[in-house]
Amino acid sequence: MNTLKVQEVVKRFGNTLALDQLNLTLSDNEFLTLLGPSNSGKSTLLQMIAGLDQPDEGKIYWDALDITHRYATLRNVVLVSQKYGMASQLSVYDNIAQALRFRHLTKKELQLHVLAALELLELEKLQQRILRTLSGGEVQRVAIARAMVRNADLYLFDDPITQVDPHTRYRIQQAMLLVHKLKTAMSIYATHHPADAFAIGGRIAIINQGRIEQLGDTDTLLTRPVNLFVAQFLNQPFLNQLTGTIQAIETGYTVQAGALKMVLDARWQAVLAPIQDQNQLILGIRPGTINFEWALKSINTSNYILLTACVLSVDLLMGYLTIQLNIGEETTLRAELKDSKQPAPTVGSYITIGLDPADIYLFNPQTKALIYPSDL
Ligand SMILES: Nc1ncnc2c1ncn2[C@@H]1O[C@H](COP(=O)(O)OP(=O)(O)OP(=O)(O)O)[C@@H](O)[C@H]1O
Repeated sequence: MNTLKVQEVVKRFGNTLALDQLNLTLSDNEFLTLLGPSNSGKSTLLQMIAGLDQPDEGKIYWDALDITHRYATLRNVVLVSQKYGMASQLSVYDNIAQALRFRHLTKKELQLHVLAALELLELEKLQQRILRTLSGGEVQRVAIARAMVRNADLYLFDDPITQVDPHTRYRIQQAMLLVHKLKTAMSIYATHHPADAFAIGGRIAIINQGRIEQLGDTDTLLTRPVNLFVAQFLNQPFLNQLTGTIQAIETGYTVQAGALKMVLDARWQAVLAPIQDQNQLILGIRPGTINFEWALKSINTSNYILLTACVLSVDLLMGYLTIQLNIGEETTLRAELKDSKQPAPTVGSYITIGLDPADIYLFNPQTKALIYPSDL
C-alpha cells in the first residue's frame, strides 16, 4: 500500500498565493479528481507532486519518505499535461517511443510497448502523423498513450479534456481510467468541469484559492456541500439563492423567504441558536430539485413545501428548459425541466411546485458555511 501526503504546502508566485497550506492524502490505487475553477491551483499542485517545481513551505511524502525536494526524474510519477513533454515536430509513434527512452529496451520490445498503447487508444492509423497536424483531442490521446507505456507509481492528468466534443471527451476519460486500471497505480485527474468529475465518480477534492475546500464522493458533495462556494460551483450554471428570516417557534424554528416557509424541528436548536441574532440565513435551491405539479402526483409529498408559482419565462438552455418562477413577494426561482415528455408551462400561467425540505441548503450568511444538525 502506498500513500501520497501533501502537507501544509504553500506556493507563491510574486504576490499570488497559488497554494495556501494545502493538505491532501491519497492511498492505495485511488483515482482522485481534483476539481476547481481556473486559477485555483490545480496545475501548481500537480507540478509540485511531479517535482517540476518546489513548494515554498510544507512537505510532500511518498509513504514515509520526504520527497518535497526530490528531483522529478527520481520520482516515479507521470504528468500528462498539454503544457509539458511532447514534441510537435515528431510523429505520434516517436512521441510515444520517446517516453520509453530511459528504459533501455531493445527495438523490438520498444515497438511492442508503443503498438500496444497505440491500439488501446485507437491511434494506430495516426501513428505516422506529425503531432502538430493532429486535432486537440487526438493530441490529448497521444499524451495519455505516452503515460500508458510508462510504469509509474502515480499518474497525474492535468485537464486533458479541454475544448473537445462530448464523444471525444468520453473517450479520453475512458483512456485515463484504462491507464489507471491497467497500471494499478494512484491517479489524480485535474479538471474544472463538475460534469467530468461526476462522470468519473470516486472521490472528488474541491480546490479553491489554493486550498481543498471539501473532499468526498458525488453524493456527499451534492447533499452536504461544506459551503456556498462548493454548492455554487457544483451546481453550475445556477444555484437559486434566497435570503431567509429565522424565527423561533415553540417546536423549533421557521425560515421564511417570500412565500417559501420551512419549519425546522428542535434538532436545529444547536446549530441555529448561535446565529439566531443575525436573524437571517441564505437558502440554496438547486434548479433540478424543484418538482412540477405533474411530477408531484407520483411522490409522497406529506413533508413537502408546496407553492403556487407564476411562470415568468421559459427558455431553452443546453437542451432542457429553464423556467423562471415567481413565488410571491418578488421572490423568484429558476427551475429545470428535463422531461421532454411534459409540455412546457405557458408564460403567465400559475402552477404548483413542490420542494423537499431535505433538498434545500441553508448557509450561514457570514461564514457561508452549510448549516445542518449533526443527527439529520
Ligand atoms: N509560473 C507562474 N508564474 C506566475 N504565476 C503563476 C505561475 N503558475 C501559476 N501561477 C498563478 O498561480 C495561480 C494558480 O494557477 P494554476 O495554473 O495552478 O491554476 P489552475 O487551477 O491549474 O488553473 P487552470 O484550470 O486555468 O489551468 C494563478 O493565479 C496563476 O496565475
